[in-house]
Amino acid sequence: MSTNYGDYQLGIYMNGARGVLPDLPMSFAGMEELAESRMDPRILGYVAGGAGNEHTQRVNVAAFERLGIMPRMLVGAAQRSLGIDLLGDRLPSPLFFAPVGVLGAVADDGDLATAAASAELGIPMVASTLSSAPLEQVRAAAGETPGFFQLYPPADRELAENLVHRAEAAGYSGIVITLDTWVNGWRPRDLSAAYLPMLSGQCLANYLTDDRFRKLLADQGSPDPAAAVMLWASLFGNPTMTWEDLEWFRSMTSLPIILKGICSPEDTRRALDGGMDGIYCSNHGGRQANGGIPAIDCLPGVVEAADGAPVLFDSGVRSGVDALRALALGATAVGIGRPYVYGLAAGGQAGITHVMRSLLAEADLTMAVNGYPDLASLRGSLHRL
Ligand SMILES: Cc1cc2nc3c(=O)[nH]c(=O)nc-3n(C[C@H](O)[C@H](O)[C@H](O)COP(=O)(O)O)c2cc1C
Ligand SMILES: O=C(O)C(=O)c1ccccc1
Repeated sequence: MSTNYGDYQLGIYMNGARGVLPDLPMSFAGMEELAESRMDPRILGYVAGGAGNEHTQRVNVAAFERLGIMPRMLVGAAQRSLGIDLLGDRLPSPLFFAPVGVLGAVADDGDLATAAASAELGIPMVASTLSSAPLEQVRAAAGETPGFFQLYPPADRELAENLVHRAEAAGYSGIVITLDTWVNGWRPRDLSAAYLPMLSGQCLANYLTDDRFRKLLADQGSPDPAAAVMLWASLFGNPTMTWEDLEWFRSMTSLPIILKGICSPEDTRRALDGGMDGIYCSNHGGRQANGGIPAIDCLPGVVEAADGAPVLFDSGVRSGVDALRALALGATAVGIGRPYVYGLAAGGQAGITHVMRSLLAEADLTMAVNGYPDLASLRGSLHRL
């Protein structure tokens, strides 16, 4: 694929000149609406919903609108580079697929469709622990594009270590450990539907294919699907984890480790002092705790405390301009969450690639208009409105 991402725009206009209109929406709102019409209501509630009255989720998005990019003229930004270096990999763009645990419930083979889009676009996927295809298959479907494995560290250490070692053997470039979901947040939409996909046995492929999990299941004496779900529920959360466990994380793998769910400068320093390789600034899209701080407002403090270490960011990115705003604040790479899930629901793999290409085209064209030839030049370009 060309990395002149803005060319996606020209292709659409050229099609229009032949009377062919885009078959998928061109805006986040349009894609969300189409996805809503095509999704099972319970899955939709799970994907779209968040914690409490979803205030944090809304301000995550709204906070971006307070950040304006200063236009600079006559810079000669005829060619733009959106490429980045991330933990040893050179990537053509600064976007990545944030880990999403219900892709297989959104569409058949949703995890594999996302991995195939990752292969097609060269955009890394952070593969969730909670997938419908085992992590080895997800990795294989992503082809040459590097990717990360997201770990929800289970309470059973041997199971956690197995998952990490499987990810190493499968060829992932690093491990993202999510820290903000050792308990499920208070989610009124899911509670009203009394629905959590994993409790219906969905997205547990990594557990069901794991020797340690299978042994624990067999030891219980009744290895039926209901027992597997109960065992998963008993192991999923790891409430006793503390900063002391960074040593254990570090001992599990020589792959880079990135901690997801960090919002404060103090936690950033502590993670890096404890030998972690990167920080993933995120509030889980407002799904876990309401009454929070817009994630984008936490980013500058995290970037400063990271002192040059890679900082991944997600939560509320809805456009290519939002991605530029996060990059201008110092993010190394920007995670896309709900927008690609809606692309998957609306149009499968083609829906995902359309969403990602649209985001990249908007980012590229906005850099062209505003006179920023590369991502480094964006630093310091923001004005608070
Ligand atoms: C349906 C859904 C499932 C998710 N599952 C996971 C997961 O398995 N692991 C994880 O670390 N984060 C998970 N997340 C959080 C995302 O990685 C990301 O932080 C969030 O979607 C960012 O917010 P945004 O989509 O509003 O931009 C999930 C998010 C959604 C919407
Ligand atoms: O829905 C989520 O965002 C998520 O990551 C999760 C994972 C396990 C249990 C509950 C929520």
